[in-house]
Amino acid sequence: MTRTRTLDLAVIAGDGIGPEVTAEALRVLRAAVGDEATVTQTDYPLGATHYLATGEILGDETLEKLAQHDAILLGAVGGDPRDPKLAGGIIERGLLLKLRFAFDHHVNLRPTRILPGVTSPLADPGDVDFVVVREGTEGPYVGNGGALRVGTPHEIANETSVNTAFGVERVVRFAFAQAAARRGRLTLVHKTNVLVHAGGLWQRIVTAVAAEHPEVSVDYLHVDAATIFMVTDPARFDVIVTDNLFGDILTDLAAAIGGGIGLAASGNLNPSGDFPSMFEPVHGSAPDIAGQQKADPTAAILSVALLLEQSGLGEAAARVTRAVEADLAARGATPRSTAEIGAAIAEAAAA
Ligand SMILES: NC(=O)c1ccc[n+]([C@@H]2O[C@H](COP(=O)([O-])OP(=O)(O)OC[C@H]3O[C@@H](n4cnc5c(N)ncnc54)[C@H](O)[C@@H]3O)[C@@H](O)[C@H]2O)c1
Ligand SMILES: CC(C)[C@H](C(=O)O)[C@@H](O)C(=O)O
Ligand SMILES: [Mg+2]
Repeated sequence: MTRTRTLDLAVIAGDGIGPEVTAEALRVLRAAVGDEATVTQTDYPLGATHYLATGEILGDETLEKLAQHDAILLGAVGGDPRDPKLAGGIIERGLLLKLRFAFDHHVNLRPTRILPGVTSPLADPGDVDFVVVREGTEGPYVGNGGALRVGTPHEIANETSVNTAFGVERVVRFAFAQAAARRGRLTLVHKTNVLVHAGGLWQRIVTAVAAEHPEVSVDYLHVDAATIFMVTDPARFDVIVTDNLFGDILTDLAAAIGGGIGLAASGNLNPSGDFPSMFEPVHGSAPDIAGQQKADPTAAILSVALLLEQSGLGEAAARVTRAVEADLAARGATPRSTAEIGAAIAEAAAA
């Protein structure tokens, strides 16, 4: 077959288990793409380890280089939270969030399914298949705040959530389009009974956009109640749209009910294509199991499926998903190393 297209990847393997799971994700990606595209890869050695060794977090020059790629695959970044040199979320804010903000990743897409063979902590979860559309560039994540009288008994710490009509409307429109293409159900999750300014804006925009989508039924849940239903009746959800912080918390819960954080994938999307989208497992660098080949690479591999889908390589994406499903269905009690899982899935995904 002729290679009709190219896929130029930036890879940030990062810290902890990041390099271990990313190696397997790339192995699967290359196997699944086969001759359908020429894959090129540039590795960017960014993260806590790189920062401690060089002092670089993410310079403008590196950001400009990253912007030239078709897509970014990220493993995980972040070091030991007890290390004073990494205090203040210097890597999380200065690298991960900087990438999401600079590349306008306003849609953070996080799907959950309970696949056959996977043990959910829920006894009878039903047919669970939903996506969380988490806003990615606003909310309490913007770093809008400050502290007074730090370290005194009179300290005041502010962290102000920013919600713009522009930012909310574009992510809500994306979520409605997702719902229309799926089972036609959208749930707004917020806390409109307390966060009245932000909540009011989200609610009004959802109501306005709903008028353009009579085929989508709209529901609302306060975030605290949403955590109840995610455990007692997760099959009720199709598309959840929510703000940056609620989405962060809900998607770790979603990962847990979906069989574990080692299975949860995500895409930080720039739907306009002005900048590369970035794909990463929902999990972090897991310092507790790093370097031991104990990490499950499935979340990183499913993130590759999202990357391929969003890059127009839908058949390769489907091969990855099918290979993961087959691997999960066949998983026994015998533990396998990160590389063993990757190799098995790569073999099954080969084009
Ligand atoms: N996208 C990212 O890069 C990202 C996301 C979350 C956290 N972090 C950072 O990672 C570091 C550790 O954070 P944390 O401990 O809160 O969360 P974590 O997701 O790294 O780990 C939480 C728990 O899940 C387990 N776990 C995570 N991934 C796993 C996998 N693939 N297979 C098996 N078990 C897995 C870990 O061993 C740990 O017990 C921090 O520095 C944090 O800021 C980075
Ligand atoms: C590491 C952190 C900044 C990040 C977030 O809060 O978005 C992570 O928890 C995630 O879910 O991707
Ligand atoms: Mg998180």
